[in-house]
Amino acid sequence: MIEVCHLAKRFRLPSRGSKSPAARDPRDHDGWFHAVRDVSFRCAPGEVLGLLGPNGAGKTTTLRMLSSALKPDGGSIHANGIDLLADPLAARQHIGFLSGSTGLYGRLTARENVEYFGRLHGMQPAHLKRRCDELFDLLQMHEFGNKRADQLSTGMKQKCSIARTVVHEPHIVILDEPTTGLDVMSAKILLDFIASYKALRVPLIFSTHHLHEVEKLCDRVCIINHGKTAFHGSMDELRQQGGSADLYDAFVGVIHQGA
Ligand SMILES: Nc1ncnc2c1ncn2[C@@H]1O[C@H](COP(=O)(O)OP(=O)(O)OP(=O)(O)O)[C@@H](O)[C@H]1O
Repeated sequence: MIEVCHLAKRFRLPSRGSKSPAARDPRDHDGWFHAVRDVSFRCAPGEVLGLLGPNGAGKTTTLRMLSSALKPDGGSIHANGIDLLADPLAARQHIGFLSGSTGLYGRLTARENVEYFGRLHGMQPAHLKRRCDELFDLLQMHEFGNKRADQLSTGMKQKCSIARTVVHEPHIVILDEPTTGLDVMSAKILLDFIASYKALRVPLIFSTHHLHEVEKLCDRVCIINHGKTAFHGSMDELRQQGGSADLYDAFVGVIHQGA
């Protein structure tokens, strides 16, 4: 179980004139930009949680705090009873985090990249080989396993980054826009891969702009708007609060309620 309560993060703004367009954002105060103001949600074992919100809402900033890449200014994050803000090392061990940037080593092959990250997590050679074989099967990566990362297509790089993220069998998986750049077939492989985490009873959180992915996979949804949780609950509750059985209309309804 991962529980996020009242998370907050602000960034120092460069000084600028009062006519700047960014000054109109309600999160802009006294030289600080409050990117995340009050975000709370939870994801239990066996659940997939979808993190939604308009561009700039604060999804990536929130996920970067969960992965310990960014230090929050307020709030708490607990994973399986561990206070991840007090113990960022535990966060790195427990959480597999896919960020927007691939972070692959161009001169290593796809397989070598995944193995390298497994070794960084202290995996023993036989275990690592089994795990890599399993991931290359699940994500259908064998075809390009021996290609250098700098020669991979966008979608191949994305699959490689995902394999790298989960090679050490993390207790919690967090994926920031995982289907970006994937073709229909590759996206299907990835969505099936995400769904498989329910059976493993590993909480999985992913951000996306694709509502059909949310409809297909998610047990729970968190919608962030202007850095605050605008909705957190089940798909049925979202339809109820958004005032429509159609997920797109319900999403728009929730965003308008908070505007
Ligand atoms: N280091 C930073 N310094 C200043 N502002 C930042 C910084 N990082 C993010 N922001 C701002 O915080 C807000 C939230 O950004 P974030 O990347 O979390 O949004 P998002 O919901 O992931 O958006 P998208 O859907 O477009 O990916 C944006 O207005 C962004 O410009």
